[in-house]
Amino acid sequence: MLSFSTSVLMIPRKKPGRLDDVRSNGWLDAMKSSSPPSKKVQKEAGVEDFSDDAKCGYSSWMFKYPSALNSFQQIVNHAKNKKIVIFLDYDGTLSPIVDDPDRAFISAEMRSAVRDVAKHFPTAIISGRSRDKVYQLVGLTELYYAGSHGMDIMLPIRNELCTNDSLIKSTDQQGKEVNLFQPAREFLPMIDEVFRTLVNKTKEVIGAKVENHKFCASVHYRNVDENSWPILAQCVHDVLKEYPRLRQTHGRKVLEVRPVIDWDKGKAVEFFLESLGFRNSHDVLPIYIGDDRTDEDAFKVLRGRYQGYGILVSAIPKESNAIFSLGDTSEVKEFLGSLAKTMENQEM
Ligand SMILES: O=P(O)(O)OC[C@H]1O[C@H](O[C@H]2O[C@H](CO)[C@@H](O)[C@H](O)[C@H]2O)[C@H](O)[C@@H](O)[C@@H]1O
Repeated sequence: MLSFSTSVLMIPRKKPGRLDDVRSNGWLDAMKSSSPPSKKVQKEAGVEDFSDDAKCGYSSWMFKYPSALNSFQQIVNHAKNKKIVIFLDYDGTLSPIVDDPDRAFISAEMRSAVRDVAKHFPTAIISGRSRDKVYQLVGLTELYYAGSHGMDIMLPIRNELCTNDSLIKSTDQQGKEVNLFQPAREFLPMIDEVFRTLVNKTKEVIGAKVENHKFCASVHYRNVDENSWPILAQCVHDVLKEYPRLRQTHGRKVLEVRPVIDWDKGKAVEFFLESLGFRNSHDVLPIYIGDDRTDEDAFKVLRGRYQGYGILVSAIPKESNAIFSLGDTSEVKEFLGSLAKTMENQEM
């Protein structure tokens, strides 16, 4: 039986009031550093002509987080006699970062690489988007899906899980009976309300976009002029003052608004592993691939279990709890393709 419970996070609140709140509380600095350029953008801008110091920094970073492609054989050797479970983030991992979140499509080749890997290993997508949206984008019925940063998990019905009262029976897109685990369910009306308030309060900020992800909401500033970032951040900050049970975290050029519960992508990974029967198993090798700050929670969990590998997708050096790295989504595709091919060869 699953043994998961959620608790409320204790987050110290600053006194409300001053207009320069977002400058003093570090939001603006976090916003500025929130999304490194992709390899392609760096190349176009000529940033790849690194200085000797930068080159040296990059090589020492690669030494700390070696390429999962170069370390592929080591990963495969370690996986011998173990059950691999694959966890994948969506944006920046399966689809490249683009200006319009509604146009972040997965390529046919990437979809087929994910499909191939899922033929051999249980594979779950854990996204900040709503579960319905990420399912619609990925479009593969054979995967497990968790939306809203892991706060909305869909699982097939298994008898041993049915006794848990935190699971809700529902049906999937094909009408099959499934279980849902939604630790932030009570926040549904609140997120809906805050979403509408955020849309209204940010409507004057050109380029701002608010998304409703059911158990969390996102305020995008990728297309907002940098001079207007303080105004946008202040809008979000002011709205959140009215919602002490919601908190704000940073993603790639996006402010994420979510419930103050102790649940994140790391907890979702543990939940999936337990649901799949690997609670205390030494024979499981979870591999989590992600690019964002929210994925760090999952990398931390794998490090803490001394089990499996976190793989950070990044073209530039950044500190991480991951073990390995991949440069961009095309390297993710190559890695998944190699895993599937290795399994096919072994099965022949
Ligand atoms: O956990 P993820 O699946 O990585 O989702 C995180 C956020 O991804 C999306 O935003 C990011 O990708 C957009 C499309 O490339 C980009 O325009 C945006 O700047 C990025 O932050 C999604 O729209 C967010 O709601 C997710 O929270």
